Amino acid sequence: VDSHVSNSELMHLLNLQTRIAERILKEDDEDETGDVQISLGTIRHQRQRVHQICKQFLDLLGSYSEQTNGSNKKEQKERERMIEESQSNSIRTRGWLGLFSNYISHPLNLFLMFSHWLESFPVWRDYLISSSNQTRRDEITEMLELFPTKSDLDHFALAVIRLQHMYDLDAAELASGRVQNISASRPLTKEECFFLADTAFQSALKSQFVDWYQSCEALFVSFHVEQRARRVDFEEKLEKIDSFLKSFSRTSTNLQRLPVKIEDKEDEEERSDDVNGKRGPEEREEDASWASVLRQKLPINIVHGFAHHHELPPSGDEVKPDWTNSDRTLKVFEAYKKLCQLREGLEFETSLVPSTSQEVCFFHHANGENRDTRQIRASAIDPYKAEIHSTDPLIVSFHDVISERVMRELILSGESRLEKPRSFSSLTGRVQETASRSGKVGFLTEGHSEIEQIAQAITSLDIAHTEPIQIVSYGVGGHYEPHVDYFGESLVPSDGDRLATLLFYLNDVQGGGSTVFPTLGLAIPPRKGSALLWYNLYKNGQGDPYTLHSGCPVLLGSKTIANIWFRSHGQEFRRPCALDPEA
Ligand SMILES: O=C(O)CCC(=O)C(=O)O
Ligand SMILES: [Fe+2]
Repeated sequence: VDSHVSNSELMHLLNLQTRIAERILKEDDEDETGDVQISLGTIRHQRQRVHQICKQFLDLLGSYSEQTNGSNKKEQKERERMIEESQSNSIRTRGWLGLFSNYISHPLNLFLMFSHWLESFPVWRDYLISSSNQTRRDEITEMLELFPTKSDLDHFALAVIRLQHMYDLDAAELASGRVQNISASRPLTKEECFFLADTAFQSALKSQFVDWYQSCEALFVSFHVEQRARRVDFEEKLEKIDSFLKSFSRTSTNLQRLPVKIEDKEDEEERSDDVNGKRGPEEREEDASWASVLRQKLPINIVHGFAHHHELPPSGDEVKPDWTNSDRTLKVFEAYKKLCQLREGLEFETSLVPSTSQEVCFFHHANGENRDTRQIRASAIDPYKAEIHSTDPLIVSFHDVISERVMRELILSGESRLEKPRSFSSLTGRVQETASRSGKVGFLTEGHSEIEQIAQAITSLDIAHTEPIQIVSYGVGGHYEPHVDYFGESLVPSDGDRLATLLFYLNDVQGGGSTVFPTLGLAIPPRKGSALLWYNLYKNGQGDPYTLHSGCPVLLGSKTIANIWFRSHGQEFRRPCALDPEA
């Protein structure tokens, strides 16, 4: 069987394996400095997958070397040498502590890594399967299940496009492998470049699409046939985007239904040819469900509205901005984007910001003056450094409130429970996965007494009336689009609505990842050990739509937070808290 494996083919396999191994960390990589950022959920998940793949690869190679006994001596020796070298490489690379987490903190690397795999592996897969016996074939088939698929690649490509869109990144810069002057493992190939152009196309992101195409063209050394074909393709797609955008703005009164996958919708083109734009009631009906179906599979919900579709206060409210319904979501999205960019040092001027936001720092003594001394001793970090961002609604940061050890414990206990997030969709009336957020979430059903104590101390609210602590872990590109945390009148559960949100930042994020309040013009950069508190409800218990907020996409690194939601029932005598000037 093995005489079919030529040395050069084996070499290729070994190279591939070595490259995979290079991406691998040893299993338990929590270092002594207490920085557990590198072992966060999504990251760990990817790494474990890579690790498993690599291990199986090594086993496979080992058995190849056994099987070659008896074949040509010289060839046999050469193979053994290569396998040995590859294994020692892999052991060495496993020792490169932090390498893998560092590697995937760059938004381009995962895309590049998966792209490489998808390109190189099929040749080997077919070969291995055709040249093996049944047992080996079963093993290989099992192994193949772990291997990256096209949807992995789509996922990471989309993350790149989302970042490009949100942070106005330059495609040429990205094509050279750089984000904020930090280089990925290599520049993009021409094919990868066009892949990203197509991803932008499918999300109807016209300017990103054009930007990519022009950058991709620069990768052709000279004008030749392929380039000409690409040009034609580009122009056709550009036309599709244009006609789609035109038909879209004609058929929709607001922009909530913007981007779609263009390619899948042949009939969409027919519709756009309907110059008169006349529609019977039936067609409208169809149009609406068509839009809702597309919204489900929408990769980037550019302006798709809020998680619960709450209306902002009616116009005429003099303190608050006065937006007409039709461009409200667009404006919110623009503010969201600009606020996210603040952290990256980009200039920001907005007329959306009401003058209520202010920043004041002071020391906040937990539980006012009435605390008893035992409690003070129990809490070494009292008084807390507080920073008021807004008084209406009340939004406050508390700095350095949580210790390294507690952060580590929270991250570790969250890790094993992380799942894809699901939110309530007012479109379907169900709790479901959604494109409006990415990352992973997990609930700590057994609680954590230390963080609960801290939470109670800084909020003066009753920790007995909270939801289980929620851990959220975002990798690069991970985000949460504008939404409100409260359920709202029609959906209030029996234990009351979400009175207050307390959000702990469990690690420092290299780039992006701010928590922003688009209608307040407020951006809070993530800061390890800090907590952000805000009240979601007016004093009459109704939801305050100005608490609309989002988690900006992580540009570099990763972001893990812990959320505690205080329910309104049981807090009757505790709110307003000591920070409220009207208390
Ligand atoms: O990630 C963030 O900064 C915000 C998270 C958030 O809003 C939520 O989990 O409800
Ligand atoms: Fe939220």
